Amino acid sequence: MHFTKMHGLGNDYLYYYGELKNPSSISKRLSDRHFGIGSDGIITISPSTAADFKMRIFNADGSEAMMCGNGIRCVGKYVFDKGYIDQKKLTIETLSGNRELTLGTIGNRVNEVTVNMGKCIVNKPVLLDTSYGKVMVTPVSVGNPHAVAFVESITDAPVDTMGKELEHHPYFKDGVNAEFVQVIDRNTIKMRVWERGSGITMACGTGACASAAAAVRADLCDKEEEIAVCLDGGQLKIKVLSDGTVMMTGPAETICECEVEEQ
Ligand SMILES: N[C@H](CCC[C@H](N)C(=O)O)C(=O)O
Repeated sequence: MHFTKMHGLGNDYLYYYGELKNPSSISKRLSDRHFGIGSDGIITISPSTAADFKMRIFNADGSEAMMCGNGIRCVGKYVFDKGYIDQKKLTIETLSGNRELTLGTIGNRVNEVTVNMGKCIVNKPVLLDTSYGKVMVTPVSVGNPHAVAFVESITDAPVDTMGKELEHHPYFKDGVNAEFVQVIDRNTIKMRVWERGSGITMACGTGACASAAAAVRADLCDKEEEIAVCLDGGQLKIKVLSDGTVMMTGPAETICECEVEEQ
């Protein structure tokens, strides 16, 4: 089986063109950073009758997610760089609906992608009982579920322990991606993430959109203005429009091609 390893700000996935018979078990096996290739999961790309291409994303634990922001930027790069398309505007079918991409290139290679991530649904903040006491989070849907917690200091946030606890909190019946956000100013936030099914990752595109949308709803950041979301792996540019639509711009990089033994 042939995979292409790519990443968006260090959020790395293995990309496969076609449908896999058992994507969940393959994702679990290959994501292992010692007994596999090592990644945050796998993403499959295939033809679509509803869009230019279709993508599916599987976390490192094998669970399937509805959407992946860093991943969809790499899908745009994959299909353009490998010559499946030559236009720079395309749509990708996901379990959360179709998403529109605009590709930025250097020469004949994609280096940056802007994605219309659709409307983020920002719910009222909730106070959750945790082993740390009561924790206020803002539930946000970006097609996949997020819990955004605003903190004084991102460096002190217990992302590994509290993130894991929030992922499995009974309030979130399907689990949740947990973001810890420190607001720097009205156009800059810092965010670290514990991802459902993958643990701490270097970046999370949907999580960055959820964090910016929650900050705008809390009147901590400005809508219709570019918000720099600073992550462990680098920076994403997010814009939250007045109608709730969220635009995301960020890099996409190819690391290597991999041939994998079938099991
Ligand atoms: N890393 C991805 C999010 C994966 C979401 C997945 N962990 C889930 O179960 O929803 C991103 O860049 O948006």
